[in-house]
Amino acid sequence: MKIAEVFSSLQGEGLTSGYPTVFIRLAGCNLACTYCDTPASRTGGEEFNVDQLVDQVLNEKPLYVCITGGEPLLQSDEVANLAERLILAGKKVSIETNGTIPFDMLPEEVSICMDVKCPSSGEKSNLTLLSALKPKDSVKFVVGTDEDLTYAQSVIENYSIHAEIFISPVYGTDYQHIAAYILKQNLPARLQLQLHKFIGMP
Ligand SMILES: C[S@@+](CC[C@H](N)C(=O)[O-])C[C@H]1O[C@@H](n2cnc3c(N)ncnc32)[C@H](O)[C@@H]1O
Ligand SMILES: Nc1nc2[nH]cc(C(=O)O)c2c(=O)[nH]1
Ligand code: SF4
Ligand SMILES: [Mg+2]
Repeated sequence: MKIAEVFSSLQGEGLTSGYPTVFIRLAGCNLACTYCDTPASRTGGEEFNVDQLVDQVLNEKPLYVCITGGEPLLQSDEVANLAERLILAGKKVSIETNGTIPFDMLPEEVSICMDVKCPSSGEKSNLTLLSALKPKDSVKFVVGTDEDLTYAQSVIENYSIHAEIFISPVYGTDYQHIAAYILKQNLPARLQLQLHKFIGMP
């Protein structure tokens, strides 16, 4: 597998935000979001096999493991195998994916966080994948503009989503403006900020 980095930090996003977590950041991405905060991981990477990665993760203490990238599902067969091995070892596994690749090959126990790319990203997710999400999963709209907010609201209103919904401002944008929109529109969504960036952790 092409790996960009493996590191432990506090989970900065989503359902397990704040918990100590081991991150496996896979290299390679099929998109080029305007705001991407890990452009270096979109290419390159070092080759590791699943056994090596499992050993490395089991050497770390955190119960939670977050498989991310780059776009991890570009290596979906290996990711499914890796996740299965980590679950069998007692880890709680989540995955961050950009909503362009089906995730039905993943073990049932994996908590999927599917991004829905909004207009300012310059990219688009496959909204038909939303129907495959379950209550253990989550959807994340990363928003930076009013157009992104109205797009997120239209997707929320027009698609049946059975997962937790997060609205996550692009880092450094007007958090109060976005918070006020969520409140005014009474969206069935949770505002999240990238916690790790505020405490200076990776
Ligand atoms: C780097 S991506 C990797 C996983 C996958 N490629 C995706 O986009 O969901 C991890 C998460 O960080 C978010 N993200 C990237 N850059 C960001 C930024 N500048 N501000 C806020 N969130 C950002 C992405 O939207 C995604 O939810
Ligand atoms: N601390 C921390 N939490 C995260 N949650 C999702 C991340 C990601 O880049 O996918 C991330 C990250 O890069 N760092
Ligand atoms: S899909 Fe994720 S990793 Fe790829 S460019 Fe967008 S934010 Fe970055
Ligand atoms: Mg990150």
